[in-house]
Amino acid sequence: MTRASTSQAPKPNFNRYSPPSFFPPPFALLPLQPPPPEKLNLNLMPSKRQRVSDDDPLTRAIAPPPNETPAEREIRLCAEQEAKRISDAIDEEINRQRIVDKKVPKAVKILLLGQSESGKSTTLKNFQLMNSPKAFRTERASWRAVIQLNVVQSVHIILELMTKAHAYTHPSSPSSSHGSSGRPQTSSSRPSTSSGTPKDYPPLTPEHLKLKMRLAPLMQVEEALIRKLLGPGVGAHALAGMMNLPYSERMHASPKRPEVSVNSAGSWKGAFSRLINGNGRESCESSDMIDFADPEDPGVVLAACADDMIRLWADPTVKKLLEIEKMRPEEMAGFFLDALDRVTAPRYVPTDDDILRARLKTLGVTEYRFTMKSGPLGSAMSHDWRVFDVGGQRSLRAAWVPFFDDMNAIIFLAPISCFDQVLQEDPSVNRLADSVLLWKTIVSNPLLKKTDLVLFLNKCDILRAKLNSGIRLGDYIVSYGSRPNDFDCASQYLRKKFAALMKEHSPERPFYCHFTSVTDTKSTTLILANVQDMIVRDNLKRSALVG
Ligand SMILES: Nc1nc2c(ncn2[C@@H]2O[C@H](COP(=O)(O)OP(=O)(O)OP(=O)(O)O)[C@@H](O)[C@H]2O)c(=O)[nH]1
Ligand SMILES: [Mg+2]
Repeated sequence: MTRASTSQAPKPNFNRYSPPSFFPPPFALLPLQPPPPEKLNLNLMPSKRQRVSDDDPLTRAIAPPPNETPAEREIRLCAEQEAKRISDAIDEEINRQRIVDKKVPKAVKILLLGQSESGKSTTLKNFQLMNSPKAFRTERASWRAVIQLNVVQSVHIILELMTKAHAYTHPSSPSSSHGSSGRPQTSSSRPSTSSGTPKDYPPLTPEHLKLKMRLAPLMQVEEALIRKLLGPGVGAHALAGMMNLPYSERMHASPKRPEVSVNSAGSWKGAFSRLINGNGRESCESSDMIDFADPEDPGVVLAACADDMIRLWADPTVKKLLEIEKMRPEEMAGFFLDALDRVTAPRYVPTDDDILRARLKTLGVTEYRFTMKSGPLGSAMSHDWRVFDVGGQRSLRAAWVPFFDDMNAIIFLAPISCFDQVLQEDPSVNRLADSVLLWKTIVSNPLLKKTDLVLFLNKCDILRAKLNSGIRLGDYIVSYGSRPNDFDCASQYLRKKFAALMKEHSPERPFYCHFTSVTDTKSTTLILANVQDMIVRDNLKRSALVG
């Protein structure tokens, strides 16, 4: 195209439609400098190139009308100028927005993953406690109800065990045909041994049977709490399923055992506040909202049964039965039997630690948002954070995938204390083996290639206690062999196993790993702050590479 033709033909305004800068517009290929004089075509005859250009339908479409008058030309040029002014203004706005977007970055998103009971919701509670302690504490009334349910269910597990023992030691006794507190048991549900040796069961005394009877009112408390948790729509069948179970199914995590769970998107917390106080004052501390004088408050029955529950938990026969059955309630989720005098006190209000120890299974997805006034490392990009908590049971894991392509980081929780436990949903699968396999799936998932992965080897407090009590890791993990059965050796061994999977399936990624006990808020706060710093640092690095 000659310079003459360039200056005469009105230039189409591509600006408005120019694609983003990483796709250069076609005219960017034109030389920025004028061509050297010897290459200028001063010929009046149109060149071959010009002819091609004139034949071009676009050039023809935007060319001025052949017999344009000077007045028409004036109007046309004015219109073109106006169009260009508008287009430039739009460009300017787009660029301004781009700069603003760069300054106010997207929220940083963290997804919590891991098998059921690995500690995801407990980690979320730590985030809440760190960033919105006031809001966290207004939920105390709701958590009080969950803790009461945890207490009642632990007691029922023991009562069921006593029923089982009594059925063996007194096969013809009428009381042996009933479950704890009058719960009916069919002959077919007559207990079978899972791990114990029933012939060694110590006999129950009449005092034990009286104790059982006195604890019968706890049945109603359990039912009332479950009903309230699950909401008004809970059917009698579902309720019966959660309550009328032989103890072994509760304790040994039978697939038939439906644990009380809530869809986190639901408003169970609100339901409990209303149950307890009914005054709807949402803004004040929920400890103020608990109507301790309400005769319907489950705390009334719990307080009345407190001494008997304490007696039950301290009873040597009960301890012996638990030992024979290899049952360790203290390692169970939602264990409060060591704090009965406190949590059954008439004016009990849960502490932060109690709330972290409370167990309520997650069904749906919980999103927690918070804003940090000054981000880690003084970075502006960390102002808005979102943490997602999902259900970890096998049947719920398919719901994780839609989150994968949009996360900055995943915190994967692997409870390393559970080497001697099986999955609740599939008793043929060892929990530690399930965690290892899940970790392998996550590290090798192509959708997560650019996502930071942080491994929490969790429940270290329980692992330490288990090993100290003489339970041998080598009895469950053959490759551990005869290494020392202490915490340092065991935890390092397991860390290496997880690290090796990362190295094998995603060698380019750094291995971020922490030993955690997420029920310990002090240490967890430090670790989470550290993780947040790491995520911000990695994101800054990435955006520097992209920019
Ligand atoms: N002692 C101890 N208990 C823990 C630890 N982490 C979690 N727990 C307890 O284990 C139970 C289960 O923890 P959750 O956070 O509810 O588990 P989750 O991963 O959310 O489980 P799902 O909702 O079923 O997927 C709760 O009672 C916690 O208090 C830990 O490090 N040490
Ligand atoms: Mg959960």
